Amino acid sequence: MDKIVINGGSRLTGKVKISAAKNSVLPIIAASLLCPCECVLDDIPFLDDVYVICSVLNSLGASIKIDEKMDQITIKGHNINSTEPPYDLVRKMRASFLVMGPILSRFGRIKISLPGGCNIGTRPIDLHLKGFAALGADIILGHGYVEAICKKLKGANIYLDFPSVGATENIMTAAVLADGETVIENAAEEPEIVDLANFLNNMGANITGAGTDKIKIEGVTELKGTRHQVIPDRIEAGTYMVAAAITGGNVTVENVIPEHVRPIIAKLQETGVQVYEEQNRVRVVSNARFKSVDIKTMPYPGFPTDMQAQFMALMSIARGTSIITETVFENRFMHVTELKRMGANIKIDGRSAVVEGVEGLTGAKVKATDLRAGAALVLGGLMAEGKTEIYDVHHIDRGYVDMVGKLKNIGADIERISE
Ligand SMILES: CC(=O)N[C@H]1[C@@H](OP(=O)(O)OP(=O)(O)OC[C@H]2O[C@@H](n3ccc(=O)[nH]c3=O)[C@H](O)[C@@H]2O)O[C@H](CO)[C@@H](O)[C@@H]1O
Ligand SMILES: C=C(OP(=O)(O)O)C(=O)O
Repeated sequence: MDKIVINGGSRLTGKVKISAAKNSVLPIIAASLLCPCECVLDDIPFLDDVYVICSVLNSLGASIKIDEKMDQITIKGHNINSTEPPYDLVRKMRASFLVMGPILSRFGRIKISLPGGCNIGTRPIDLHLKGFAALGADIILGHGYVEAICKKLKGANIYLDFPSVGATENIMTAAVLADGETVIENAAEEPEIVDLANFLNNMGANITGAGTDKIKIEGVTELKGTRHQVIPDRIEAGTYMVAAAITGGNVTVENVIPEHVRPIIAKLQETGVQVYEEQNRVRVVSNARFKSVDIKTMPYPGFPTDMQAQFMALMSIARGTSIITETVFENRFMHVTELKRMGANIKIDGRSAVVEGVEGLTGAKVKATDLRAGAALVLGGLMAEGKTEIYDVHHIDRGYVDMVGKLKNIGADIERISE
């Protein structure tokens, strides 16, 4: 088991390059199952989750070539011989469920274990299943599995009760090979949805409206292979922007699409931190004196839930009181207990956390309970007085490429230690 050890107090300066987006690459790898031809994906972030989704595809018979030197993955779905992804892989990662749309639409059936809840909430899949049912699939639930069967999916109008990212992606990938037109209303508008739609359109799909709340998919009879470069990870970028802010640093975050991090830029500016936007990068300059702001997580283009924990670390040492409201996941405050160990003053009141800024945090032994909770503890450790030891860092490996190396390069006193 590895741990991360940080001696806090270093001011971060320099440049950090952002990797491609986890939340884009996972659905895109899953969507490669839609055709028998070769799909080449460039600039792959080699995260634990990426290896898991590749193993899922592999278990179904897809051929996967991973080239870590070239940051490239080549997928060929010509030999698919199973429509039942194994339980042991699916339970490792919720995003495994994203193979459901492609497999169902191409092979007319899939049996997959229910993904279940995780540390941040119960995370049901009812919206995914309603979508598949509207497209004409029979859904059978039992013994912890969901089975979907259809002859040929048929286009339909689907209204999502909530703009779920995963449901929008799964319905989109199911609908591209369906007969006729599908319209998804109240669709998720996240940049990762647009990236997936661009990938699918390059394969020959006919999707319009991605990035708005109404997506139209005109079914096509077949798709072809393609080559695709995944968009930069806006959450990784936001995390390094907060790292610069919290340490009173001056950091240029490179390989960013500024429009994708606009809600993060706006909130940082509201705290008094300076943020300069350039074409593909964002510079964050902070004098470590910032004021509290209130935050409410919302679907894109609102403030991202995946940045809530990191902002809570920042607000822990801001001047004043901040109210942080989590509207997307019902249980995404696991980091509060750990930040409190470091001296933060936070009270949870239902779906809100009231954060009274303190003068500073103090190093402590803490554990990452989920991916972004782990990132928040790293951020806390960067500014805390003394030594912070973070355990259960496998959560962090799900979503950050070489976080320790990248932070070290911009001046952090941080090590990863194998125990
Ligand atoms: C791999 C990936 O891209 N993960 C992201 C994706 O997760 P994911 O796609 O799982 O998130 P969703 O947008 O689906 O979930 C948002 C909310 O909708 C609820 N819901 C969802 C589906 C459903 O069928 N029924 C239902 O009630 C969820 O429980 C949650 O409360 O979007 C989240 C919200 O931006 C991000 O935090 C995750 O990082
Ligand atoms: C919640 C997250 O991811 P996932 O949906 O893969 O659990 C995240 O990236 O913060």
